[in-house]
Amino acid sequence: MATAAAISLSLPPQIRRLPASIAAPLRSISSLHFDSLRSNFSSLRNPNFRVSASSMRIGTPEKISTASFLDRRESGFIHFVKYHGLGNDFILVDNRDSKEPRITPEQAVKLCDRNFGIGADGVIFVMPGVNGTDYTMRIFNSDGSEPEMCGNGVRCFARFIAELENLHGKQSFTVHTGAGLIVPEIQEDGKVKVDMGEPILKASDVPTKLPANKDQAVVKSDLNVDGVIWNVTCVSMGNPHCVTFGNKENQNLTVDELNLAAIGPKFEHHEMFPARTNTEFVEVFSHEHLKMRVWERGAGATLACGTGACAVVVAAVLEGRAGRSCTVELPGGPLDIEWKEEDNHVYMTGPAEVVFYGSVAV
Ligand SMILES: N[C@@H](CCC[C@H](N)C(=O)O)C(=O)O
Repeated sequence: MATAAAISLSLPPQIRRLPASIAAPLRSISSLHFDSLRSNFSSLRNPNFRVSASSMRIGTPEKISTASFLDRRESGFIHFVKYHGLGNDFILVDNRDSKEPRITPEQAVKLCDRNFGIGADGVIFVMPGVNGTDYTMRIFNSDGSEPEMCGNGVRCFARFIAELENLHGKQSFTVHTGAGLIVPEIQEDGKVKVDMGEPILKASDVPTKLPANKDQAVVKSDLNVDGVIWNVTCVSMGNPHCVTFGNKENQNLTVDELNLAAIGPKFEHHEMFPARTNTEFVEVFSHEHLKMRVWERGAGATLACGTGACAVVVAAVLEGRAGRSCTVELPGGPLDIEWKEEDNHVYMTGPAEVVFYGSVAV
């Protein structure tokens, strides 16, 4: 990986014209090489090009050359596209030519760094499919660990595929993940609906060491975190989630009041979660409307978590707090989640947007 001193940085004119508050942090991204962007930004045709999760648009590109940008294969460089799903942001890497990720977990940590790298919650690789699936998705968290699945990430993955390949009108494909088969479908409005499969509730499979109290599941159980007794329901969407609506002192959370940075890590590393855990803190507005904040395993506080939103609706149904179809409000925006009775699958619908294109020296 190139060091900060060895990097050249050239921002596209659109970014140079941005207000100082936005342009300055972008200029300080020291490990990027933006030479290709200078020539390519003006010719990108992606109508969703944005510099942040905000609605500010900084260019409506004209002639397309996205594909040629992504096709470039100079040695020593990896070309990437940064996407976000409700502010949960990822570096997407075209890895279709190899079964091994093109960057290591250690490199991923550096690339995800928000001061000395590109800045992201994770790095996602588009890889060849296995067992008859169209593609394989692998992901490294910003701490370099490898989770089984990522809900917001798989929506970004779907939009990235649509940029990389001529899908000939096909809007849905099969993706092999550590959580099994996942099926995203790009809708006409650009949002992505994902069949996230069945939730896993058996305690030992989540995994949690908390004793099962409802069938084989852990539902509204006591979890002692530094002397505070939280009521938790444990759900795996391929990756582990601990969902809480309150504790003994405060049965109904007001999630904006939580000091997430202080309590999140205590859940993540709690001895009851042998594979660590993602934790969702939830406020119930109605049977169809929930609000959550998340502390992610390996990434900390993020603006959204797709698998987390799915786990929240499953937990809310199990605890009798909500119906099977809910809007889940996250700091980065809303997700529509449905846990279908017919097939026991969870369906998630939400956006995925390009943030910027770049190249990085490795
Ligand atoms: N943000 C993701 C989840 C990413 C993986 C998670 N940090 C883990 O380690 O399980 C999502 O949208 O689902």
